[in-house]
Amino acid sequence: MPVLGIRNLTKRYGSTNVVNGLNLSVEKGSIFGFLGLNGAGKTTTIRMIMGLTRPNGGEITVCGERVRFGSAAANKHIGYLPDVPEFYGFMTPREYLLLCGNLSGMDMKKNKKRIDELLELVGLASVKRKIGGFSRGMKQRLGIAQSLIHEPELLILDEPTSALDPVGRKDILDIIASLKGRVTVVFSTHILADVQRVCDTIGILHHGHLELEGDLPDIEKKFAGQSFRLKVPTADKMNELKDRLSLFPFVREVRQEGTSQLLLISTDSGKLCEVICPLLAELNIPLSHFEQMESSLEDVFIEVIHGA
Ligand SMILES: Nc1ncnc2c1ncn2[C@@H]1O[C@H](COP(=O)(O)OP(=O)(O)OP(=O)(O)O)[C@@H](O)[C@H]1O
Repeated sequence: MPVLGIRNLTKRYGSTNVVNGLNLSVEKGSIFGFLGLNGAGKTTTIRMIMGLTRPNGGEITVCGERVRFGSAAANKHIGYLPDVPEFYGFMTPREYLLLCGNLSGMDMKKNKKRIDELLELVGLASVKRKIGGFSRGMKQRLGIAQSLIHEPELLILDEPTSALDPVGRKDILDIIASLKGRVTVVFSTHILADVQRVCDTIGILHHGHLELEGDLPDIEKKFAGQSFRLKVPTADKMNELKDRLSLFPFVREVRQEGTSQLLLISTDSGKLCEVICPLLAELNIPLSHFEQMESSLEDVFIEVIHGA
């Protein structure tokens, strides 16, 4: 049984389908990167998982329990850090977490022990200052501690690194990586490097449905070796070269980079390598550079979004 199961989920605002027949399954123990451009529907999906937004159709289960709009019943399984978390600025982190623990009905002794562990986990154990003076990164770290207080099985982080500087981002990513095996994580973001650092499975959301889903290493392998960089010495015959390349059925995309360089995405690298030299000779274009590229998550993402 997946920790998070989503079937045929739909959400409309006016006549726009913001989430459009979304199916998703997140298995226990994984760190799932929920990727998508701004406006792809990530936050809307997360709010429906939390029972905060009413879907127009479909079904969500968390640890086998059906999520119902307006009901907090399934939320006992979930720790949630929203994209812009709010805290009481006049409290210290320990006071704040004590309050949260009390509100969630934990007994005092267990609560204090848990808070010590969580403050240690997020690197705030020695911080006595009030939250009002915290940096964004410190607030996000406190938010992670808060969302873990009731020992949830699923931790949902909505863009936890987007507004942070490189040091703050690294701190958050280190914390997420340290949670591997302890809690299942859904981590929404559009920062691909962050996903590559900590996630083992990903889903790419585009126009409200998943264009690609699977284990990150498998996806990288599947897309590997499909992109090529071609450089020629002058831009003179660039348009003709692009037109001719686009005619090959195994050339999926021809993208110009600067004046005399192309990025080619091919479905058959062998065939592309066979035709490239004869084509350049026919067009009387000298070759400066032709290279098969390692496929990065960025290439995969752009190809999936462009091909959608
Ligand atoms: N309450 C609302 N009323 C109308 N439209 C909405 C509402 N909430 C979200 N939308 C629209 O739904 C679309 C998806 O928004 P959502 O915030 O879910 O995307 P996202 O993937 O989280 O993007 P971002 O990375 O920018 O937060 C956007 O076009 C947004 O304008």
